[in-house]
Amino acid sequence: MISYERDPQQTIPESSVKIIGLGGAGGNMLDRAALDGMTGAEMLCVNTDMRTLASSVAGDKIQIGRNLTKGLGAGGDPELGLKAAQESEQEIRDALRDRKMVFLCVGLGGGTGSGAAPLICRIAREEGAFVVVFATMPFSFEGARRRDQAETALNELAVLSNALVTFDNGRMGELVLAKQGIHEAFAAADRMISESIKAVTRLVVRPGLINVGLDDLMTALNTTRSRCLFGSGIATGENRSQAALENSLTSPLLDKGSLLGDATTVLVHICGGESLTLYEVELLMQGLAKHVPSTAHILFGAAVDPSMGDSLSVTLVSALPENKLNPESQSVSEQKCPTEPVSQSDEEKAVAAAVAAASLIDTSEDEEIMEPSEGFSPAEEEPEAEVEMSEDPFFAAPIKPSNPFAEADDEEDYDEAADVPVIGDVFEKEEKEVASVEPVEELEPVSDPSQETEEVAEFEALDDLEDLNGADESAPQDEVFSGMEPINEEPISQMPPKRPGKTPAQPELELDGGPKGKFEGESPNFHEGEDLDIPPFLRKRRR
Ligand SMILES: Nc1nc2c(ncn2[C@@H]2O[C@H](COP(=O)(O)OP(=O)(O)OP(=O)(O)O)[C@@H](O)[C@H]2O)c(=O)[nH]1
Repeated sequence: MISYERDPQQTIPESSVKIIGLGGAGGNMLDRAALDGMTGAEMLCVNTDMRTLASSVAGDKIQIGRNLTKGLGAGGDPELGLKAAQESEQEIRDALRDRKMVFLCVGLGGGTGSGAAPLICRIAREEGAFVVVFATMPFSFEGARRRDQAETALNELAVLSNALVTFDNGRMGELVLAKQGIHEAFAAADRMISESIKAVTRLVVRPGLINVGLDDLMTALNTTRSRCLFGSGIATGENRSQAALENSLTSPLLDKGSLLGDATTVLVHICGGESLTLYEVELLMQGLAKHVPSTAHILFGAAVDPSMGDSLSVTLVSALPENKLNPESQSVSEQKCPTEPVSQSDEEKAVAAAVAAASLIDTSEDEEIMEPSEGFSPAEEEPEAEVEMSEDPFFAAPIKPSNPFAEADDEEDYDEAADVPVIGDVFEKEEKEVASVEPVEELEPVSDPSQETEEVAEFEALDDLEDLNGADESAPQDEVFSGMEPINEEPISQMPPKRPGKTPAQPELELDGGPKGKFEGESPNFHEGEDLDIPPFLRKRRR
């Protein structure tokens, strides 16, 4: 039996949340969040580079190390980045005073971000904020120096922050088309990070029917030696609750939800417009039950927000102890996946019928954890429901070793949700329209590693990545990276699994009406002695 807590929690006022974009990459992430309509938090851009700072849309800006770098960047040197932050420490402290929650967005590997992030994190903690760091790690082809600098900073942040959410750049390739350039990959990462910041802010800021508080978030994120799992999805239309759940799970960055199979605590937050129904919440929770252990501690929150309109969003936050992490699970081609997709129509029908019968379902039979399946193909998991978007983030990182999971002693029975018959205005609105939808972006790998190595020299030549700092999605792509194509352009995740042994013979295509199919009886169409109306495979066989 899955059970979850419904105790009201303390949320925090909007003015207490600050989002910091640090360095060139952090500034771009922040701009993306602002352009995506991020509300509920103040935005602060921090950089050594005056030119980049000037172009930021953030309301507050701090130029660090004015005397030291004279308005230029830190040139890829973290020591310079640190000294710049030290020079401007008082200004940073003043900007973070009395903030309850700080999100620090940074791209690690360069000078400003890697050098200044640990100090800014420490200042925010000293000022009493709960600090969540969203950090990207450099691409492998950016070279060992940047990787080392990033890892040093990451280790410091793991100790200093409350929660550290890292974005594996290697996985960014799965978010953009093979022929797209590096700017597209960064833009895709920025969109995902923006999406996750919005979702977490929504969790703790927006008052809900069933609130999720900072303490819940900490419980979900903080555990000894663990990695943070994060997913969010949004959908509209008839099956929006299942589709939103699938969106949050089916992202390649969430390993198809398989990593949730070992989670001990999962925070779930559902948000919808006034038409959000208990029925939808019920369906979504039942779908989720297939991906988490029956013993998992589910922290549940729900909010009705009229601005959501017909959309329903779900946010999943969890932490997975490192000893449960299989390094192989980081490899897209060897993911563990549920054998049964959430969207399986029989399952949906069964659940819908049961809910329609107005009896709350004991989910115990549905709680088995899906076994990993080597033969899984994401194509099979494509939701039948029309969905609005699929930018679902997954992040993984070590978390500061504190606050072990809370015990689930005071859990309430899931079935008690039956006491709350309606969320919003439920059954009157059952004549649901299939809302207009946007197509799901096609995911393809960005590059082939062997080709990436050929790009290294050219990428290094960019050194301080000045071009990237000013990355504009509409700008022409950098020639250097536009040639990064995999040998096989088929998405890795859609490739059939390799299986040992002989491939079974393929049945022969039958043509109606004889070897020429529908052209049978027509006057022959000869070219160099061959009748082109006969399919090539038959022509070859005849030779
Ligand atoms: N997500 C994202 N990552 C980026 C972007 N630009 C660069 N990066 C990554 O972030 C790392 C650090 O780059 P920047 O943020 O430009 O560097 P910086 O911290 O400002 O440091 P300096 O340029 O040396 O002052 C790079 O090595 C890239 O891996 C971007 O626009 N978005």
